[in-house]
Amino acid sequence: MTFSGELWARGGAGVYDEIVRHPFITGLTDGTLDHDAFRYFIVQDSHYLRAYSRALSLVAARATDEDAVSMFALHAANAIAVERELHSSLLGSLGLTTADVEATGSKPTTTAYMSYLTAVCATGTYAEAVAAVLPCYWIYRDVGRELLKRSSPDPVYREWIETYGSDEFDAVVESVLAVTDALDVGASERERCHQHFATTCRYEWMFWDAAYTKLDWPV
Ligand SMILES: Cc1ncc(CO)c(N)n1
Repeated sequence: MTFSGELWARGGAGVYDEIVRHPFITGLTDGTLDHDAFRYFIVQDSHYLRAYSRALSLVAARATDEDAVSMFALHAANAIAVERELHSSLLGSLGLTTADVEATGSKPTTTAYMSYLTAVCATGTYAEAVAAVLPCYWIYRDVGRELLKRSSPDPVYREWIETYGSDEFDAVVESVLAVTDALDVGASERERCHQHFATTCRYEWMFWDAAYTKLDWPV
């Protein structure tokens, strides 16, 4: 089995099944998700993408071949571009501005997920860093494609779905999977990769759940 296949089988598949049946995800296509939950999500995702971009820059810096350096550096730049383009368009449709993003700040799950990604990418090995960022790509691609099949009555949700369900995003994810499968990973490092992959998959579920329940700081 490929390394990515192993990671998915142990830490991804079970969580992914929970994600596609989560009411936030099913609500995007059956019209039951209220815009407030989606506003929460987009605002938090704006914070998330800034940290994600920096995490990808760290992965780029430690990549061992120049194609991978160039790929992760490009994805780091694209994460900022998505935050500026997709998000400003979605924020506008939802009646929000970037000032609202700043005023809201980052909520507990966003903060925890960003901190975890940053820590692994800063202090783990190159393979550990790749394993930690991989679910962000992979889960969004699979969710995007699944939702594209189901379609949505809401034009705001459709815009989001079309971005992640697109062939362009699929090509991005396939290139990261190829890099993952070419990694030379030692035995103990492999276990740590499994842990990081499983943890960030869980954070992906928690990120949607936090938007659905509008989780806030308790004090
Ligand atoms: C939380 C989260 N994970 C992954 C992606 C995909 O880039 C995103 N935009 N947000």
